[in-house]
Amino acid sequence: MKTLTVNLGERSYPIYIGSRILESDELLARHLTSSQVMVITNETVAPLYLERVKQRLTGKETAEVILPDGESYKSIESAMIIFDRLLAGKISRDASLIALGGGVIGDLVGFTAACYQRGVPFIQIPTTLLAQVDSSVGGKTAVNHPRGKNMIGAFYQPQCVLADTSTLDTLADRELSAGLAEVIKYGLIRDLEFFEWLEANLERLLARDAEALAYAIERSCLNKAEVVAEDERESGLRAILNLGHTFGHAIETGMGYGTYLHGEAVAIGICQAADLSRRLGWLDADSVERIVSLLARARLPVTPPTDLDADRYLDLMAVDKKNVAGKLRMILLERIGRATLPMAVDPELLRATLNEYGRR
Ligand SMILES: NC(=O)c1ccc[n+]([C@@H]2O[C@H](COP(=O)([O-])OP(=O)(O)OC[C@H]3O[C@@H](n4cnc5c(N)ncnc54)[C@H](O)[C@@H]3O)[C@@H](O)[C@H]2O)c1
Ligand SMILES: O=C(O)C(=O)C[C@@H](O)[C@H](O)[C@H](O)COP(=O)(O)O
Ligand SMILES: [Zn+2]
Repeated sequence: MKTLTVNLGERSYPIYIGSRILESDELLARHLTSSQVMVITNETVAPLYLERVKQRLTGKETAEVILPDGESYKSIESAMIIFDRLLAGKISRDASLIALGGGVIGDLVGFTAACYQRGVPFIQIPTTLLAQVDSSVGGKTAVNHPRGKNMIGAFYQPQCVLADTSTLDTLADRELSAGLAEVIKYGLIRDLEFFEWLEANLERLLARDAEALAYAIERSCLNKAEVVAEDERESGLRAILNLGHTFGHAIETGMGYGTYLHGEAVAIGICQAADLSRRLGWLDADSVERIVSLLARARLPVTPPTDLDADRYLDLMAVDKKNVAGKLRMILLERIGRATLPMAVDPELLRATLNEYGRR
C-alpha cells in the first residue's frame, strides 16, 4: 500500500492506495471517530462492495442509503433524500458519512456532508478509476443544476481517501477509458514525463495491468495533491485541473447529464482546448495530433457532438465557474506538460475552434 498526503494544515489527510485495502479493519477504523456511520452508495456498487465495507464497521451504529445509478442523480433531490435519512435516523453531528462509489457518489456525499448540521466528517472510498485519480481528492463537492455542472457545491475535504485498486476489476471498459481522460490531463497540464510514460504504457493500462494502473493512480494523485495543497480553493493555480472542462461541462449539460460520461466530455474538451492553443500559436500541429491520438488510443471520443453548435456551446459556457465579470476564461496549453492559468480568449479564435475543430 502507498500513502500520499494532501497537505492542508489542519485539514490534511491521507490517500491510501493499494489492492484489497478494503479488507483491512484498521485503516477505516483509524478515521472513524464516532459510533454512528452512514454509508451512501448506489444500486450498482452496493451488491459488489457494500458488505465488504460493512464488515469493517462492526460495533458501529450503521445506516446505509442506496441511490439509483447515474449522473442525473448527482442532484439536490438526492441530497434531500440523504438529509431526510440522516434526520429520520437521528444521526448527530459527530457521525461520519462514507461515500462508496464513483465520482457521482463522492461529489454528492461530500456536498451532503458539508451541509448536514453545517458539516460532518466524511470518508471517500472511490471505486472507479476516475474517482481514484481525481474526484475523491481535493475537496470539490457539488451537485449539478439543470443549467450547469457542479453549480451548487462547497469546498469540503474528506478525512481520508481509501482507494482499493482491486475494485477496478469490476469496472466497465468504457468507465476505465473515462478515467484515463483525467489521467492524461495531469500529463498535459504539468507532467511531461508522465505524458510520455502514458504514450508508452497506454495498452498496459487498457489491459488493466495492475502495476501500471497502480503507478498511474499514484502519479495522478500526487499531481493533484500538490496542486490542491498550493491552492485549495482555486484562487489561481488549481484552475489548471480544469483543462478541457469549459468545453466538457458544456457538452455534459447541453447533451443531458449522462449522455456523455464526464471523462468522455473532458476528452473532447481537451482536444478543443488543444486546437485553440494551436490557433494562438502555442502548440504546433504535431503536438495537437499527439494529444488527440493518445486520447483516441484510450478509446475516448475526440470530436464534439454534432447537436451542439457554436452558439449553444457559448451559451452553456457563459456560466462556467472560472468566468470573471461575466467574461469567459479558459485553461489552455502553452505546450505539452504546461498549462496556462485561466485566461480570456479571443472570441473569434474560440468561435473558429467551435466551428471547425472536428466538424466536417
Ligand atoms: N470533485 C472533483 O474534483 C471531480 C473530479 C472529476 C470528476 N468529478 C465528477 O465525478 C463524476 C464522474 O465520476 P465517475 O466517472 O466515477 O462516474 P460514476 O460515479 O457515475 O461511476 C461510473 C459508473 O461506474 C459504476 N461503478 C462504480 N464503481 C464501480 C466498480 N468498482 N465496478 C463496477 N461499476 C462501478 C457506477 O455505478 C457508474 O455506473 C462526475 O459527476 C464529475 O463531475 C468530480
Ligand atoms: O479538482 C479540481 O479542481 C478540478 O477541476 C478537477 C476536475 O476534474 C473536476 O471535474 C471538477 O469537478 C471540476 O470542477 P468545477 O469547478 O469546474 O466544477
Ligand atoms: Zn473532471
